[in-house]
Amino acid sequence: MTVGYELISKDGAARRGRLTTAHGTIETPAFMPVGTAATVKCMLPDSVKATGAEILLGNTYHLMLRPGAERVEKLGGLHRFMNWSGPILTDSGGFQVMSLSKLRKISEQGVTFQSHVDGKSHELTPESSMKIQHQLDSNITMCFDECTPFPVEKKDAAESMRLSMRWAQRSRDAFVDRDGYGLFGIVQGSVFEDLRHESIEALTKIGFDGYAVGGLAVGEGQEAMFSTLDFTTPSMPEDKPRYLMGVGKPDDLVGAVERGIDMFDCVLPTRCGRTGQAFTRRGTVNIRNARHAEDPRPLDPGCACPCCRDYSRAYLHHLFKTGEVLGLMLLTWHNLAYFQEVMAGLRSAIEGGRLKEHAAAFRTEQALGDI
Ligand SMILES: Nc1ccc2nc(N)nc(O)c2c1
Ligand SMILES: [Zn+2]
Repeated sequence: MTVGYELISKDGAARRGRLTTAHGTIETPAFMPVGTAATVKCMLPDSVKATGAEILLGNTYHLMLRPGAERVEKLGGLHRFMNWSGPILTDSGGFQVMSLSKLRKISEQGVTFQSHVDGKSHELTPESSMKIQHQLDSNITMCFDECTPFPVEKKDAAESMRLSMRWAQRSRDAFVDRDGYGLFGIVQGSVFEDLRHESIEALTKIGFDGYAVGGLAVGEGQEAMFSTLDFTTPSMPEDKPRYLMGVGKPDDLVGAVERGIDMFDCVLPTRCGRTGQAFTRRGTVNIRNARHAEDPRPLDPGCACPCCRDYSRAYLHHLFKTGEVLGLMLLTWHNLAYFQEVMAGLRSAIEGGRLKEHAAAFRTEQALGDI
């Protein structure tokens, strides 16, 4: 069996499941911390594990540029290289090429681009992306696709989606099947219902171990994202995991789980942890704000992470005002722990058939705002 998915229980459109890979299982709904350059920034792997995360995300684009997929392979693969023994999912590179590199050229063959690091030119195709993700020893490989930009004319969205579907077939053909390793297709079609359905049909005909919703979290806003999910997830295979790429804030996670999404990845908890923005059950807190300068209380008294357990807001404020690295570490740890707590709450609410009440209570508490 490649990557196995077990649907344990449902609550409306929401699902409680379990993914099994060669490097361990993942309880879903799940949030994947982003480990772009083979590290979850500011965190030791054991600390990431302590937050409750079971699976990490890596990036083909960054790792092919530095240190190179061949080198990671020679050193035993990404798990060994970064000392993460759990499952790893890697994105296929197309999205990052478009958002990071210079002088990109897209053709039927693939994309050519100049590295944002040293300006050297590179090519990514469905075949080379599959090879790189194999060299990294990724448990879940993502198809090579084009993330359709937003806003977009419908005819351009159709053209972009159809290119991604042809690349999905080539990705499937080039993927090396191994027990405990899987390949996920990526649904495109922007915010257009018929295009999303055409994409799902094309991907299910090819057959994948999971299906991602791509082309969202690209500036469309939460309302358009949720309405797109409303007509997309119900048509996705019920017996395979659904992964919403690049999402999101805590309330995005809750709303998307209510709409049938099982997996997420987002840079927010780690990136905001480094800029002093904390996510808490009562909304966000900017620890650099002067109001925290003498506040002896923890960031979130309801949180059991080391940041909230052992340090005051005043101390965190001091660390950020002085640019001390410990501040970045503590707030990153807290944010990741909070995101995992949101997911654990959703998993148990679905199991208990009380997701509606749980989501309502979540939103009420978020709206209270920090005191
Ligand atoms: N918002 C996002 C984030 C990552 C993505 N990665 C791929 N491969 N495709 C997309 O459409 C993405 C969208
Ligand atoms: Zn905390």
